[in-house]
Amino acid sequence: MTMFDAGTPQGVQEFCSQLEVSDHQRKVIESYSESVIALGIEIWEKLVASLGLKGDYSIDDWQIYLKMSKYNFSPETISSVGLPKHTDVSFVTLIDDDVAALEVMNNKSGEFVAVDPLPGSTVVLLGDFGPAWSNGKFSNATHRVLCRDPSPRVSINTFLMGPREGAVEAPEELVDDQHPRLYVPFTWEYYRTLQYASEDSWKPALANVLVNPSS
Ligand SMILES: O=C(O)CCC(=O)C(=O)O
Ligand SMILES: [Fe+2]
Repeated sequence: MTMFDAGTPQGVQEFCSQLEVSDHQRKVIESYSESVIALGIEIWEKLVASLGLKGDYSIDDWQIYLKMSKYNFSPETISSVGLPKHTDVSFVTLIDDDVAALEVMNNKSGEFVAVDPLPGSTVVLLGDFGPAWSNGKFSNATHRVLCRDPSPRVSINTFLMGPREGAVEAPEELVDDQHPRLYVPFTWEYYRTLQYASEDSWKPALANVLVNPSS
């Protein structure tokens, strides 16, 4: 597994230098990072528009991580868990993969639904900052990786994390007497620390950032 800061040209360069990639590979990584971030921005703008928001919610200053994972799936690993059920520490996650294994939970039934790779398409999931920032209007997507196909699998996850410096905080436009603020403002780094420090690090830490934990 390798992870790097894809939001700045320096982050991409450092990653390429560390891995000593060829010029061609460097170009592929640069071009992939640029396109996936452009797609992420487009999706973010659609999410903001879907809430009817008027303010400026540009994500130019956001932290963005890109993670590449290889799963050594084989006939011996069929039905084994590649990654346990979880939600992401992110606003939005974009996933490109090459072998069927990703499953997303239907929040109503609790059943997992296979989300198999489709050439030319990218999977988009909302992480824990979706519900926090939208004041409960968006849901986070519970997902897992399960070996269903006995072939080695590569997946690339791009995590739009949130403002590099500022807080993840529902805008005033989404808070009123009928819709009181549900989550305290937090930075993505604070939330990530909370998530990994918790007893079950696969369970969302959202319950620990509620304004009113008893409700
Ligand atoms: O490999 C995948 O498709 C998903 C990985 C994932 O859910 C994660 O890294 O958070
Ligand atoms: Fe995930």
